[in-house]
Amino acid sequence: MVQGQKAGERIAIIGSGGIGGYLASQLHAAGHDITLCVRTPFDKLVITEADGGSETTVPVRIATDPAAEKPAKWILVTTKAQDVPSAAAWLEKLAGPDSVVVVTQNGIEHEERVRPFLPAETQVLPAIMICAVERLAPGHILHHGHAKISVPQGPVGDDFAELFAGSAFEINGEDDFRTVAWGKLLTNAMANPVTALTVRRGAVFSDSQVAELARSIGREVVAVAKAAGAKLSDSDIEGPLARNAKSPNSGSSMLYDRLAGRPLEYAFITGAVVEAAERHGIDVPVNRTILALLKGASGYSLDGAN
Ligand SMILES: NC(=O)C1=CN([C@@H]2O[C@H](COP(=O)(O)OP(=O)(O)OC[C@H]3O[C@@H](n4cnc5c(N)ncnc54)[C@H](OP(=O)(O)O)[C@@H]3O)[C@@H](O)[C@H]2O)C=CC1
Ligand SMILES: CC(C)(CO)C(=O)C(=O)O
Repeated sequence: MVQGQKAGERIAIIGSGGIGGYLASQLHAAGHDITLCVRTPFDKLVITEADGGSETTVPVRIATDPAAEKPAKWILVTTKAQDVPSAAAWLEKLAGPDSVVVVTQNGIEHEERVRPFLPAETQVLPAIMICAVERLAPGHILHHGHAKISVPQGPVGDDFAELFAGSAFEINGEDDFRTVAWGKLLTNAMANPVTALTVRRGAVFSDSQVAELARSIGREVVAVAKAAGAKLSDSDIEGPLARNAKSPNSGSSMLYDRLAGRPLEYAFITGAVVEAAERHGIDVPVNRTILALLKGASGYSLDGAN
């Protein structure tokens, strides 16, 4: 095991799905002491690599009772964005004045989601994940590919990057984090709803009409992103579309929730675009339509009984 300069840090990860489980495995590989704060308990954390099929069991501590926890230096919030309020009891016990809370979720406005649950002195670091992972069962994560994280440039981001020395993750400190976050939202606003609503993986983007619908979504997101100060243009739409089509077996976090009948993260993906569009006086009819469909589908199983 190669250890980073900061090996041995105590890190608490709230949420043990695709992102939480994979981050736990890589931070463990970097030599840290990991506590996974879970909602649904399980016996062991197992990571399967889609490329090659290797399977690794990761020895992490699994915590189920917030009341039993002490403050941690690093706290990674890896729940779906709408589940942050339900994690308040974890944040209350884990976050102290010296803690850094890293919000590793999709969307924008990461700090606003956690700030109401934290002491004023606690620092918050937003993190954009380029990492495709799927929770197959509690504690069993399939890594489809990619391991990159973008954070705002600065000393806290540098400290965070050091944690990952010796892991598979590449951490980038961004001087224009707003553009990076909107760029990821552009990807998500196209990929997540289309896969969740069609109940298909990346292969669905090889259909030219589906790809054209995704472009219509994307053009609206770019218009809103520009009004919000992000440096995106319509030329940024084709890259993510092509990557989706080239990963026919990789889905999206929203598709996996749809398959399992769980609530969808629509308010923080398409909803975030529609809200920002309203603030800037931009009409986004395609995204408004998609938002209504996602709301209707959210939390319903596919067995036709509801
Ligand atoms: N999957 C992916 O490829 C990517 C996902 N993202 C983003 O990362 C975030 C996480 O996504 P993902 O990992 O896929 O989501 P998952 O649904 O796989 O995992 C979320 C986890 O959070 C847990 N959780 C929810 N509420 C609580 C709580 N109160 N206390 C403790 N645990 C809780 C869930 O528990 P339970 O097991 O009980 O459901 C689940 O294990 C999202 O914002 C997503 O958009 C970003 C890039 C890629
Ligand atoms: C990019 C993508 C679609 C896969 O990593 C993602 O961010 C998600 O599944 O939410």
